[in-house]
Amino acid sequence: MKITVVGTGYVGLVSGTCFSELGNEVICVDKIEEKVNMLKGGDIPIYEPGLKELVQKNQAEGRLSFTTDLEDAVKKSEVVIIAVGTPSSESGAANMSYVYTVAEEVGQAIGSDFKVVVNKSTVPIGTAEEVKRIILEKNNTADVSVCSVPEFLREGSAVSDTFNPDRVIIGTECERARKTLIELHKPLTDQILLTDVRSSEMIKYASNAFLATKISFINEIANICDAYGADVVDVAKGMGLDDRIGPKFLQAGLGYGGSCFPKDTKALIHLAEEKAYEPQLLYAVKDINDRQYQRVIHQLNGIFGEDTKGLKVALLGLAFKPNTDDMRDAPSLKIIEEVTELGMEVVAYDPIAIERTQELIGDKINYAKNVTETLQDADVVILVTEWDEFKQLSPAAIKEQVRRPVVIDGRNVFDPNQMKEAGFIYHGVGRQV
Ligand SMILES: NC(=O)C1=CN([C@@H]2O[C@H](COP(=O)(O)OP(=O)(O)OC[C@H]3O[C@@H](n4cnc5c(N)ncnc54)[C@H](O)[C@@H]3O)[C@@H](O)[C@H]2O)C=CC1
Ligand SMILES: O=C(O)[C@H]1O[C@H](OP(=O)(O)OP(=O)(O)OC[C@H]2O[C@@H](n3ccc(=O)[nH]c3=O)[C@H](O)[C@@H]2O)[C@H](O)[C@@H](O)[C@@H]1O
Repeated sequence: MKITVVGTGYVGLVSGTCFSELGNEVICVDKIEEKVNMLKGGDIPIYEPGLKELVQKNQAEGRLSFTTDLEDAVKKSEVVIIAVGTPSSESGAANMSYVYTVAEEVGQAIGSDFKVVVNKSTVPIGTAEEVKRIILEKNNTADVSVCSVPEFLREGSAVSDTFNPDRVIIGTECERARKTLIELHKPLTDQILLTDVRSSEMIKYASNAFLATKISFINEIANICDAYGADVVDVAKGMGLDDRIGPKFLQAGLGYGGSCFPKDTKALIHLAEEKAYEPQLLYAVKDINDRQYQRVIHQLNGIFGEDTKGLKVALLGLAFKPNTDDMRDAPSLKIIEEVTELGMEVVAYDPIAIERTQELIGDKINYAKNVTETLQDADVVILVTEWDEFKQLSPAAIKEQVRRPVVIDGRNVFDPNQMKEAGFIYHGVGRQV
């Protein structure tokens, strides 16, 4: 099959490469020339395990190419996949300008042969209809079906998620398009749900909002555990043994970050409010998340009193989660903002996200080259991202470097008892020492 993928972010690049690996001819389009040149040269603009090798292999085998020329790519393709960003606008609604610009450009290029246009970006309910309207406004002879096939990959495991999806959702009202999209996705899974376009668009928002709800739920339970001397890790384990609940997404921490949960919960809230419905559960999910990082500040105040000025903070981890260099809505940024405002000095380390952080906040903090350098003479260690490298640290190794044995473990990585035995003041999230 001949496919154009518009947008070479996580979703466009990973899904385009995956469809190419399955034997399709894929042209990936991006408007940023620098990005396209980088990709043509076999380099990738994001950190994603396994992706670079796959891009290079498919390029070498001649099925995967990169261009800025959307018109030419669309003309050559039967399927056009839209995978551009839908970031939050100030109101919380999804900013649809990138998707609609692509719709206009596709409309100008589409000609009269039948084409399937697929929304893979996470978009408000009703978007496929609007994209079709825009395309037809540009070319009223276009023979086009606009469908919804939402993406469920996670950063850091995007390649394996794409090759082994739990399910593929195909939202379409057109039989011809349905056949084409089933054929395209069949090699990936038997678990294909066929539905109408609006339900498909909603499935994506509902799935992300549900996962965000699980996280805010366990964070709320952790905060109550703190007050009553229960241990949230055991609580989550005990809950997860019930098949109906399941063990996943019950890790208490500093709240969800990243490019999707924060923006998608806000967008769903906005969609509900637009129809005069007040989504009380989603308000609470967002509210708990907005506040969760502040527990670090309360713990600092609890340990050091109001006298935090000049304290040296060793910050372990910057990325919003391990195995990515993505800093979008990372809890580390909010923590840095507050602790520097309180006059503390921050030395931070992350295995791969330092460059991205520097682009965002420059020299507001100091950056270390490794863990040992980060810990040196620290008054307090704050663990923000649960990289494997940090999990392997022993209390003795930390104690050797720091000035004061104080650890605030924002991801419950360390064993509280070991920490206590080693003489640390230790605070996890909903954990008892
Ligand atoms: N990042 C993730 O893990 C996931 C993202 N999604 C959704 O997928 C969508 C894309 O997300 P990301 O890949 O993270 O986006 P991104 O923002 O990283 O990349 C989007 C790309 O589209 C390009 N672009 C924008 N307008 C264009 C145009 N007119 N022509 C050509 N290229 C254009 C940009 O230059 C950029 O390279 C969003 O709606 C997101 O919510 C869904 C599942 C997972
Ligand atoms: O729509 C999207 O973009 C994607 O959003 C998430 O993927 P991602 O943001 O890459 O990362 P997750 O692994 O889901 O983690 C999100 C955030 O939740 C936090 N989290 C996750 C799980 C948990 O138990 N506790 C917890 O605090 C992580 O630390 C991270 O900050 C979803 O998992 C994907 O299915 C979805 O496709």
